[in-house]
Amino acid sequence: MVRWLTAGESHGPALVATVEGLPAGIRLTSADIAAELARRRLGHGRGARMSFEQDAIELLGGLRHGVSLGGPISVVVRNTEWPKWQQVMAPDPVDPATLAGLGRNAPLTRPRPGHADLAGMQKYGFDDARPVLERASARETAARVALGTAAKALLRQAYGIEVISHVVAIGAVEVPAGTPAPTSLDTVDADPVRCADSETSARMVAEIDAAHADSDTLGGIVEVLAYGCPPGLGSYVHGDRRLDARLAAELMGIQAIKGVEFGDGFTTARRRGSVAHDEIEPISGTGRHAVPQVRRITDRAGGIEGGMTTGEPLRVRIAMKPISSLTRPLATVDVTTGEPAVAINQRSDVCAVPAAGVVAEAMVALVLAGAALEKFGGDSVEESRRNCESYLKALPIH
Ligand SMILES: Cc1cc2nc3c(=O)[nH]c(=O)nc-3n(C[C@H](O)[C@H](O)[C@H](O)COP(=O)(O)O)c2cc1C
Ligand SMILES: C=C(O[C@@H]1CC(C(=O)O)=C[C@@H](OP(=O)(O)O)[C@H]1O)C(=O)O
Repeated sequence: MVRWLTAGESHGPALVATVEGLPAGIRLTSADIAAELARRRLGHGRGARMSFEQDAIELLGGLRHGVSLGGPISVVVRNTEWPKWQQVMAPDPVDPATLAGLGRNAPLTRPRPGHADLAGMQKYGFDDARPVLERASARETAARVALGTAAKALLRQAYGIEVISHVVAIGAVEVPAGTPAPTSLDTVDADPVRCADSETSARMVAEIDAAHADSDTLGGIVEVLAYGCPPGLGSYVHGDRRLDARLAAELMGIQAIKGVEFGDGFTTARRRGSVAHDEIEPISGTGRHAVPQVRRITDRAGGIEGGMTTGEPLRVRIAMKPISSLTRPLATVDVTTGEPAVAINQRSDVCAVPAAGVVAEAMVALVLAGAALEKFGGDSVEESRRNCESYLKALPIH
């Protein structure tokens, strides 16, 4: 079983993250994790914090000389903003007189509609939104991306699976239907909004600039693709073992994600059955394992049937709502007076859809790593790779 946990606040000293259940023999370095974290900072529309804060990482356990040992992998991502916050966010008690003189420590009493502020204050009994937003913040996704790097390395090295993402909509600007999906990250990561279609990308950038000029924010849609999945990851035998259910839960767990769609999802619901499914045909000759090969003629299901991978590319989309911290703040209530007020004006991203794609890749990779290890077992990359190879060789139809 692959499981993981993160801890840490947005302006605390650091985020920490641990993943357990990955095998020995994964080649992984601090530089690999730093590269993924740098990708998460990409994207036109990110706020000022992205430009002056670095993700300072240190691997604490689970690796030796760039190879995983089979135990928990643990990583710390230091917040380089910490010196400015060390009293306000100190884990240990601080002299109240010192805190009283700090502007940064002023209670945040005007909760933002759309953020976790108000429900979080009510739930945990705070009269200040600071303790809520510190943990609700998507700063935490840096920790998940760090762990996802290990999962991606396993998927690539043991099974030849590659997980990528690209932005398909920002606000109302969408990639035209029928545009081929990218097969690598080369062009996507070079693009300012991580969009594979350069003409649409230019319009997305203009849309973000227009929202920024209007003191507004934007959401959008990201597509995640996993290439090279063998058939049979996940299962139909129980709802909670269905791979689409597991993926949806982790993708919905990303801050601001409000919808998940597999394959053609909602469009399929409007089709007749005769044009809703992916018909199967044999391919002449034999595949790499000298067994008869089949393929789906279309890609409507997104590579999942019955809660299992079909062997076709996995394709899932996530919908991100617009950022709720606006420089033109929304109406709220001041919780100290009960009077109408405008929401707190936190420094913020205008659009973080490109970054959400990198986070979504990490979550998909962690879920797929768990599903692949359940299917193939193995305490080392090599053992799991062999088991996968032998399963594929023995398939009557592949
Ligand atoms: C990569 C990323 C960056 C985000 N940046 C911001 C931000 O700068 N300001 C903000 O208000 N919300 C931001 N969010 C969204 C909030 O974290 C999120 O809306 C909040 O935690 C409430 O959760 P909910 O939207 O799922 O209800 C970001 C989300 C992601 C995934
Ligand atoms: C720090 C990150 O994202 C933050 C996510 C976030 C939120 O409310 O989710 C709010 C902003 O933080 P702040 O209010 O401190 O500027 C973002 O910058 C990050 O992604 O590393």
